Amino acid sequence: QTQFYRDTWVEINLDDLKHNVTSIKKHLPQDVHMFAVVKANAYGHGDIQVAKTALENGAHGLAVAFLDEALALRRNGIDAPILVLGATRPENVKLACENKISLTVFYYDWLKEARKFLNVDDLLNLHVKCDTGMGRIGVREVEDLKMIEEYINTQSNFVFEGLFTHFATADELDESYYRKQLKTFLELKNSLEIPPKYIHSANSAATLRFAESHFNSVRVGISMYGLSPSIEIKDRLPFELKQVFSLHSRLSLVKKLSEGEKVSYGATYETSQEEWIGTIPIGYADGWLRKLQGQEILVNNKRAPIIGRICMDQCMVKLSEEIPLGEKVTLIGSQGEGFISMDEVAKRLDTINYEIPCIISNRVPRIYIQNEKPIEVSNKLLVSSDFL
Ligand SMILES: Cc1ncc(COP(=O)(O)O)c(CNc2conc2O)c1O
Repeated sequence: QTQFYRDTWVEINLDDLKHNVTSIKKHLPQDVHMFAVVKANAYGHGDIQVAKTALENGAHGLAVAFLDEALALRRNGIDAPILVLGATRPENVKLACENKISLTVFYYDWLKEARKFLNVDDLLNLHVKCDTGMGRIGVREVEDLKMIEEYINTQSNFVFEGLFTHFATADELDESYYRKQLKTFLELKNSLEIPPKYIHSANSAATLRFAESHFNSVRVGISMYGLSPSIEIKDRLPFELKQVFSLHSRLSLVKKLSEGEKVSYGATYETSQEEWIGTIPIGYADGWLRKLQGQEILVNNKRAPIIGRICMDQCMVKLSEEIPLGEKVTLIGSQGEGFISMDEVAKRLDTINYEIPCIISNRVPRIYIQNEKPIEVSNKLLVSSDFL
C-alpha cells in the first residue's frame, strides 16, 4: 500500500464515478457503445483506476490522446478496446498492432508511410477522423475520405474500424454550428461504400443533449467525472452528475497575529486586526496556482479565504477562530454542508472546469474511495522510472 508523506491529497470517489457512468449508460440506447475518455491521466483522476471502474460499469472501450497513454493502460492489464484520438508516428504503428490499439488516421500519405513499418500479417485497426468544423485534425472533403477508404480497404494490413468527428460547440445553447457539423459528418459518412464498425461523433455535451449524434458509439469524458461540459448547459442536464474529484490538506501551523503584521512573499498581506492565520502545505507547484489567492476553501465546515501570495509549496488562510493544528481543510469538494465546486475554482482562474483536475500535479497523491473507504493510494513520486 503506497503511502504519502505530506498532508495534501486528492480523493477520487469511485462510487460517484460509478453513478455517473451508469447514469450515462442508462441515458443511451442499449446498442450505443460508451468509450470512456481517460486521456491526460483521466483528466487528472487516474487513468488505470478510472478505466477499470468505467469498464466494470458498462463502458465498452477507452479513448486516449496518444500512443503512450494507450500503452500505459495495456501495461496495467487493461485489454478492452482502446482508441488513440490524436496523431501517431507512422514508424510506431507496429507497437499499436502488437498491443491491439486502434489508431486515428486523418490524411492519406500517413497510410502509405505507416505500411512500410508493418509485416504482411500485421493488422492495424483504424478510425478515420473527419474535421467537420473543429479545425484541428481530420479529413474535410468527401474525395479525400473516399481515397482513404479505398486505400484502407485494398491494403490487407489495415482494418477500417471507425469513422468519427468532434464537435466544437456542442456545449453551447446556440446549436447552429453543431447542426452544421453534424450535417457535414452525415454527408461524409453516407459517401462510404460500407460503414465501419464504429461511427461516433458525440462528446459529453452531445451525448447528453443530442440523441441524433450518438450513432453507435459516444466518447465521454467530462461528464463521467461529474462535471458539466459548460456553465451554460449546467442546469439543463438530463440527470445529476456527481463531482468525483476533491482536494484536501491539513493545517501545518495555526498562529494568532496582531494587527499590522505581514503574510507571505512581497509582504502584500497585512492583518487589519488580531487574526488567526493557518498555513497549508500546498502551493503553485501542485497546481494550486498563484491566481487562486483570495479563493475560499473549507475549514471546520466554514469558508475561509486564501490570503497573501501563494508559494511554491505552501499558502496561508485567514481563519475565523483558532482551529486545532492538523485540522483537515477542503480546497475542492464538500466538507459538512459546504461545497467548493470545480467550476468555482475554474472561474477564479478564468478557465474551464476541465483544466483544474488536469493541473493538480503528480506531486499530489490520488486516494481512491469506494464504499466510503480508502482502497488505494497512487503516489507518482514513489514509482520507479525507466533509464534509457
Ligand atoms: C476527440 C475527443 N473526443 C471526446 C472528448 C471528450 O470530450 P468531453 O470531455 O467534453 O466529454 C474529447 C475531449 N477533448 C478535450 C477536452 O478538453 N480539451 C480537449 O481537447 C476529444 O478531444
